[in-house]
Amino acid sequence: MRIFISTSKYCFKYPLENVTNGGKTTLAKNLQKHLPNCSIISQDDFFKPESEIDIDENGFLQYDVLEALNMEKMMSAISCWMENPGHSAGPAALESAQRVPILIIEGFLLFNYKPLDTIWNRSYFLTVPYEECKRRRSTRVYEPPDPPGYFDGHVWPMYLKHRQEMSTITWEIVYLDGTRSEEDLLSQVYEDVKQELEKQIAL
Ligand SMILES: Nc1ncnc2c1ncn2[C@@H]1O[C@H](COP(=O)(O)OP(=O)(O)OP(=O)(O)O)[C@@H](O)[C@H]1O
Ligand SMILES: NC(=O)c1ccc[n+]([C@@H]2O[C@H](CO)[C@@H](O)[C@H]2O)c1
Repeated sequence: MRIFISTSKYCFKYPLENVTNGGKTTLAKNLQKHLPNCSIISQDDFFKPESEIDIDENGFLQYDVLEALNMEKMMSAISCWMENPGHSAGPAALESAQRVPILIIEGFLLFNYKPLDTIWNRSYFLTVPYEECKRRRSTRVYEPPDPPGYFDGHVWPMYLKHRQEMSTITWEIVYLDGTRSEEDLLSQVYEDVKQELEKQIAL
């Protein structure tokens, strides 16, 4: 997850990322309930249609790679928000930290996409161990649904590859333990965002 707090002076953007089923959508929505002028852009809304997804030699659709996503379209959505951040924030609203527009970008492949590198206030990465991730994934139904062997044959290996690529990142990422309760995760990130907001407002 990445969070971006916005407008020319007060710009707050927060990316939130994790392994699949780490709980980023849940956390982003919980945060939105507590941040009065907060928008969310979800990377999952930018998957290409199935007909454009590559298939590997095992017959697995290659969904867990950047090429499966229309990232240009996602960048346009981010630019659009930045040009007109939040919906109700006029100049007076910016005097109150409560009304500062905030953008959360949540996705499973954000940190190795170069055009997104520079624009964030805070970056978060939710981690969940293999067994728990596999268990949570087995309770979900995607469209198309995961075929047998998909988690071990595609999803997890792609996640490990992505984590490997992240080892070259130089900016700070806050790692969050995705096995903690929803409430614990919310309160940790909410406090962090509040502090960042206060810092920015004081500048
Ligand atoms: N803190 C938590 N503890 C236990 N289960 C959780 C927690 N947060 C989310 N979940 C559960 O894990 C599953 C995935 O949650 P969520 O959709 O938020 O994850 P995601 O990372 O956005 O998944 P996706 O890979 O589909 O993008 C859901 O069934 C959700 O109820
Ligand atoms: N949203 C989709 O079109 C789609 C289709 C098939 C699989 N997925 C999965 O979504 C996860 C990210 O949230 C990835 O692990 C994809 O495998 C999404």
